[in-house]
Amino acid sequence: MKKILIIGLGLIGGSIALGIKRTHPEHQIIGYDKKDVQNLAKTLGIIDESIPRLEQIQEIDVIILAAPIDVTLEILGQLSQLKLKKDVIITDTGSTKSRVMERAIKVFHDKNVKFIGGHPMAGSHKSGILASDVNLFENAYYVLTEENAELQEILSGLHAKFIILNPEEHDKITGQVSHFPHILASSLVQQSDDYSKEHPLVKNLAAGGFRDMTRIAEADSTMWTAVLLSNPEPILNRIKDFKTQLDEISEKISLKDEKAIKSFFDTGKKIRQGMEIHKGAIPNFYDLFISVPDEKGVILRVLALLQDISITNIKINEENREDIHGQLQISFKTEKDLVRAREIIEFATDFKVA
Ligand SMILES: NC(=O)C1=CN([C@@H]2O[C@H](COP(=O)(O)OP(=O)(O)OC[C@H]3O[C@@H](n4cnc5c(N)ncnc54)[C@H](O)[C@@H]3O)[C@@H](O)[C@H]2O)C=CC1
Ligand SMILES: O=C(O)C(=O)Cc1ccc(O)cc1
Repeated sequence: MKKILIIGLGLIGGSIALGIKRTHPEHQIIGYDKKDVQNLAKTLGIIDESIPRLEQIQEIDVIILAAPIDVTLEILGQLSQLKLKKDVIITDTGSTKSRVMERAIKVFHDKNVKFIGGHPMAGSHKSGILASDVNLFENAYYVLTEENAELQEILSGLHAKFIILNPEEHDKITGQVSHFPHILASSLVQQSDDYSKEHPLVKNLAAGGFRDMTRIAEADSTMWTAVLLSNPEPILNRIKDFKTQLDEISEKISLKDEKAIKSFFDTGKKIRQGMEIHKGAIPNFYDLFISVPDEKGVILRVLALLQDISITNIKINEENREDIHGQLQISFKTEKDLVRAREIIEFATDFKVA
């Protein structure tokens, strides 16, 4: 039995706790967060115990930091002042790694601490303990700054794929494919909002493409502020590069260069189709969108048709125009389930699916 302390019991801390317990029910999970969050986590059975303050942790074998990056940086300093168990393993989950590693090396250099930077490459725009999910990291990459058999075994119940990366490379990559997209998503909704003042129908006509591009604009602002402030160089570099990309496509449009515009879209399509996200490496987003008529019992009918398939989430996307069908968004764990569900709905109904 190991004693594992999780600091920050939100989406990531809660999901990691559930994942550890799945394979290692013998480990004791101790949580530290605000009092009400700790109480909720305990009531939900996500943690076994909590501690009122960050002290008397000399019995703890593994400490997992799952708080926003700025808080993580501060807590590393606090931990270094405390009496810790000899050879304690400390890891974090922050979305950026260079600043965290610099701080950890600085504060623990003369201590018997094994610090391993970590970043599970899955999550959601949702936050907080209530959003935790034992399957959140299923098949997702989990970046570690170095191999550590003990830590990887403790986290084996997350069913993630560990990958070793140095902090600088990690921050450049995630700057491109995670941090920068969050900036784009938020910019896009704000640009649309400004434009809707002149053109009020903008918000009504936003369709699936807009929704897919902007889901992450709903992510937590505290967390993302800390992410951007801890990875400024790579992100500013990506913004600069993107401005050039926009200038290039602007030029093609101005020149009415049909061939170049078509090639622009063909290239993007081909690249995306070759990416792992397209092959189903990223969990949680096997979504089927079904246009259903506004009729009594229609949702139950769809669910009855899909009763043999494991559904992870159901959302009813309300439409505000009476003449249009509502959209049922059903999420599946695997691409196979999604394909089967689509076949069943298409065979048994005349509802449009996408
Ligand atoms: N949200 C996501 O999709 C992902 C987030 N991450 C990283 O994981 C970390 C946690 O993110 P989430 O779980 O999404 O955030 P969250 O907002 O769901 O949870 C953070 C928790 O930390 C707690 N907290 C804040 N200050 C604290 C303090 N001084 N002491 C103890 N607890 C404190 C908050 O009360 C909250 O419960 C962040 O560093 C983030 O960059 C990593 C992968 C995915
Ligand atoms: O919501 C999404 O799709 C995400 O992109 C989740 C996410 C957020 C932050 C990370 O550091 C890693 C993954």
